[in-house]
Amino acid sequence: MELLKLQHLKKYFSNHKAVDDVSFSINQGEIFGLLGPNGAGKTTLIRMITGITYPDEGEIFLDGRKLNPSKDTARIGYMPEERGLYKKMKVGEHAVFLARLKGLSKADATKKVQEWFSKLHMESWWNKKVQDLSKGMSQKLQFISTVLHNPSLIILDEPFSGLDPLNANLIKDEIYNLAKNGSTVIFSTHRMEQVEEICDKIVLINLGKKILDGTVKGVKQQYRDNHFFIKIRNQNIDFSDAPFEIIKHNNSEIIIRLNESMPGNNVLRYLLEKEAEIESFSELLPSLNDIFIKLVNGTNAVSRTFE
Ligand SMILES: Nc1ncnc2c1ncn2[C@@H]1O[C@H](COP(=O)(O)OP(=O)(O)OP(=O)(O)O)[C@@H](O)[C@H]1O
Repeated sequence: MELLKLQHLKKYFSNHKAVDDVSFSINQGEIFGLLGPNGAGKTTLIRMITGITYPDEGEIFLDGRKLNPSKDTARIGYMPEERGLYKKMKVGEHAVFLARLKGLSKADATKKVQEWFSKLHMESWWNKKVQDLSKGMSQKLQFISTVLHNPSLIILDEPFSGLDPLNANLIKDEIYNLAKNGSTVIFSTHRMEQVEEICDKIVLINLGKKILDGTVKGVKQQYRDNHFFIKIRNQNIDFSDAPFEIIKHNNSEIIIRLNESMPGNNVLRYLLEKEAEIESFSELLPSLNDIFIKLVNGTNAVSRTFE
């Protein structure tokens, strides 16, 4: 079921097209990656989806109805990259305060905050001051405040920045749980390996335009470039007459590229004739990072920060 649909969205800043005719839709329960280099237009898109700004042209639909920012913001949880917290407040009190802004009663807000503090191992921080939180801990507090009112749509901008691997995993598991329980998650990041791991679908924005969308698997298949990985047990084989290109050869591990017309079976036949003891033979699909660099490079994108 489609939860969010963007139709021909445009946003201009004077004569600069920050978002230039972008359309895509996201289904309920999906974890969706909104990707693009710095200045691509991601934040501008998110700000329109969350009702912070209005599109100059185009429409946004939430659950099949036109987005109504004053009503729908309660159904959306947004964790922006730049976050403001009241430093002098106590951590628990602050979380309850933010939950009450989302319309929860004091009793409900307190109960929910307690539940989430327990899930993210933050109980001992309840009475400490916000100013004493580390970057990672304030990130966890922001995450809790974003998801605590059970929004249908959760938008997370670089949610793992500042988190150590253990805390990043804690948050990752909660993102999976939220999606499993029906929330839709839009995830904006430059960290491609996280996108490959977490997202079902992606959209790549560059210079305000959508240049790619699809499932992570589908996109990787679409950009497959006939690279294969081979592992053999015996190491002293001469490959000088190989009918394929050797990209990298490191003892028992070899990366090759086949030309379009050559079936993988021919490689196996060649290896067997050479009496190679094959341990592994598998296709190497390009990483999202490779794909995005290929698509974005040379397009005058403001700067490149894919990692
Ligand atoms: N309020 C504004 N006034 C003028 N120009 C703006 C404004 N907000 C954004 N822009 C411009 O619109 C373009 C898209 O910016 P946006 O912040 O949406 O990019 P982004 O993809 O979120 O980048 P980043 O990954 O660096 O956060 C940029 O060229 C930016 O300079």
